[in-house]
Amino acid sequence: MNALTAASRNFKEAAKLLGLDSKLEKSLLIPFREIKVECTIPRDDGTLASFVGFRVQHDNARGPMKGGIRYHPKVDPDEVNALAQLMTWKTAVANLPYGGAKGGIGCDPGELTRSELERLTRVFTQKIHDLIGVHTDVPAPDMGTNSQTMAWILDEYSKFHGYSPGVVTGKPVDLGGSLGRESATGRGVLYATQALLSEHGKTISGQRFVIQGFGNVGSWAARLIEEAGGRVVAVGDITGAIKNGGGLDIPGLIEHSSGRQGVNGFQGGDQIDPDELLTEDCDVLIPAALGGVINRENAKDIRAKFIVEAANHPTDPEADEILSKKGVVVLPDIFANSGGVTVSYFEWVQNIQGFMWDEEKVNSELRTHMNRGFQDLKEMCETHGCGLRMGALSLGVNRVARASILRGWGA
Ligand SMILES: NC(=O)C1=CN([C@@H]2O[C@H](COP(=O)(O)OP(=O)(O)OC[C@H]3O[C@@H](n4cnc5c(N)ncnc54)[C@H](OP(=O)(O)O)[C@@H]3O)[C@@H](O)[C@H]2O)C=CC1
Ligand SMILES: O=C(O)CCC(=O)C(=O)O
Repeated sequence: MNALTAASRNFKEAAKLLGLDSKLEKSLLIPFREIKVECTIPRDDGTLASFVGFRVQHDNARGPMKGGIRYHPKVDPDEVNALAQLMTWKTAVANLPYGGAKGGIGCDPGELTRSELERLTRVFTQKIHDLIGVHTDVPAPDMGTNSQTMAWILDEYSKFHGYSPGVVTGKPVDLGGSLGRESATGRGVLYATQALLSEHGKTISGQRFVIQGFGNVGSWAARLIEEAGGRVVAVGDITGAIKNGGGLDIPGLIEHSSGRQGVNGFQGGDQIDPDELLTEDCDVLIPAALGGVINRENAKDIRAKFIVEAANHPTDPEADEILSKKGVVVLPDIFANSGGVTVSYFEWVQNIQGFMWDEEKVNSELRTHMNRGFQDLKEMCETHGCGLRMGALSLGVNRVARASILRGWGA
């Protein structure tokens, strides 16, 4: 199912649960602004290459819009729109003073050299600099982008507006980035998983985990889960998938997969078909790569008892129904991966205050936020007698609706 159709279908169900006025419902669904820009750069060999970049600013009722920028060949306007919408509900679930946005450029970052990526990022920033800002819209990394990408955006933006570290988060610590931001999404996934398992009388220790995606989020989640006593029995990325029932050596796998090598060829396990990774036997499945990977084709074959959505929209609504009938508990993306944007908020606060926190404070505030978010989510599920996805969505949508009404934008 198309990402936007899926996100809108879930939103409408939450709006119905909350009894939202139909005009407010419509205004919450339509994005505040959609930006599409052409980015042409010279390649290193002197030829020209053109790319299309997007930034969808979905909603700003609760504060400046916030969300990552993705570099991936499959970036398309509908998906960016869906991801921007999810950011609005996610920042509200985490109770951060932000709205939601998302951006992306349709490109394969693995095919571009570092200097080509820098030129592309700078051209994209030139085209959108008037529409982002510390108090309007604050980008961050997502798939295919990282702290270096944020450093280039910061530098290009600052040429037009003066030095502005708070215009992006997830930047290098040397440029005002926060300690703990790089690991934050994976760490938030750990805290969210601990909260969920504890509800079911379990701990991380002794559980078997399968993780799809071994980039920033997947590798940090794997590392922290292993440190907490979990057994990561299979991992996959674009290059392949690897399995070891006794538990993979995660530091070894991180070392092996660094650079552009990926997990393929790692000797500490058996290679498996990446298409079978999601249906491997395990206790907790963590999708941490693309959207839409759990769908009506494979949902019936999932063997995990719990799914913790580190990726954005990995499960489409048809799969949700199948999983719910099977008794699989799905912890939804807008809560499970909110550790990233939460520490982005801490970074932005530090930039505005001009005062840096130590990493212990960042991690302990993150744990407090994740635990509070889980309690809020549970209360919403109890109030509405619904599952975790509807609980999270109705929590987020309700907070945004209340802010919209208070600002005089709704009935
Ligand atoms: N970064 C953040 O702070 C946040 C990220 N997220 C979400 O988490 C997910 C991962 O993001 P992030 O870790 O930052 O991105 P990265 O680019 O760092 O890593 C993405 C990973 O997914 C793998 N991958 C790509 N395509 C496939 C595929 N078809 N099958 C299997 N694996 C694949 C990549 O493999 P390879 O490297 O070999 O290409 C890589 O291991 C995304 O959905 C993102 O939106 C959510 C919240 C915050
Ligand atoms: O850190 C941020 O601002 C946003 C991260 C992001 O894009 C996401 O949570 O999906």
